Amino acid sequence: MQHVLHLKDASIFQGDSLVLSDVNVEINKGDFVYLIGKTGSGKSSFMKTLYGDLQLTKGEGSIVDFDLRNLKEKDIPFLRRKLGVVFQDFKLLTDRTVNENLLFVLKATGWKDKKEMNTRVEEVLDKVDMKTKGFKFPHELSGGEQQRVAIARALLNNPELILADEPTGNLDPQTSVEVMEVLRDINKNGNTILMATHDYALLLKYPSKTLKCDDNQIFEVVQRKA
Ligand SMILES: Nc1ncnc2c1ncn2[C@@H]1O[C@H](COP(=O)(O)OP(=O)(O)OP(=O)(O)O)[C@@H](O)[C@H]1O
Repeated sequence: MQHVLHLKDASIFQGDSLVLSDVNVEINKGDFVYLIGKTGSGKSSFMKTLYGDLQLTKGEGSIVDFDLRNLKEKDIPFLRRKLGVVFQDFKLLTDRTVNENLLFVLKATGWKDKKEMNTRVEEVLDKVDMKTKGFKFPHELSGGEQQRVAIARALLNNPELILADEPTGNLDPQTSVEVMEVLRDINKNGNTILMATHDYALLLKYPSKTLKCDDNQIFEVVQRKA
């Protein structure tokens, strides 16, 4: 099995306070993994550590071949290129269209050929069923459509791992299911996904490997079939 993420005896701190300790987590290529836990239990801190927003200061950690203990400021853009990150609040640029949002990311990550860039934008929009809406501004889209665009953006550079932090947190139940279907399709096509969520309804509907943050620890939850 090929690891895309491996943490061994890791501790995660916010300043001086310990958020998670003895973290031992492995995610393999092709997995779909949920991360659950109460507010304040450390899900976001865990995610931030993985995309280089929070330094790992204790234990071992590697993600898509980057060593989290020895991650330098200059490595972070390269790490982010191998990850696709999706947030609760979409984080689209409001002053430009969907196409321009995606082209902006391609440009920032070193793409040069205009034709190739346009083709890639079409491809990722197609994957989230938003191909006909590239000319729209974010405010002209529903929340679910904006999140699908954010997922398309995360896919642009063929990430080895997608980190989704509460991707359905701002969406109604029906729209959450639609966004979840998109994430599952992407997973079926080979993308590895780690998704932090509060949404137990989604977990029940789409059971998958689940990690839980509780009491400063992360452990795997064994799901029982009803
Ligand atoms: N920037 C920060 N500086 C100091 N402490 C922080 C910071 N961010 C979070 N914390 C603390 O770290 C702990 C874990 O918070 P974290 O945001 O990781 O939890 P969470 O499980 O993601 O919660 P939520 O579901 O509300 O996002 C909390 O006690 C929180 O107060």
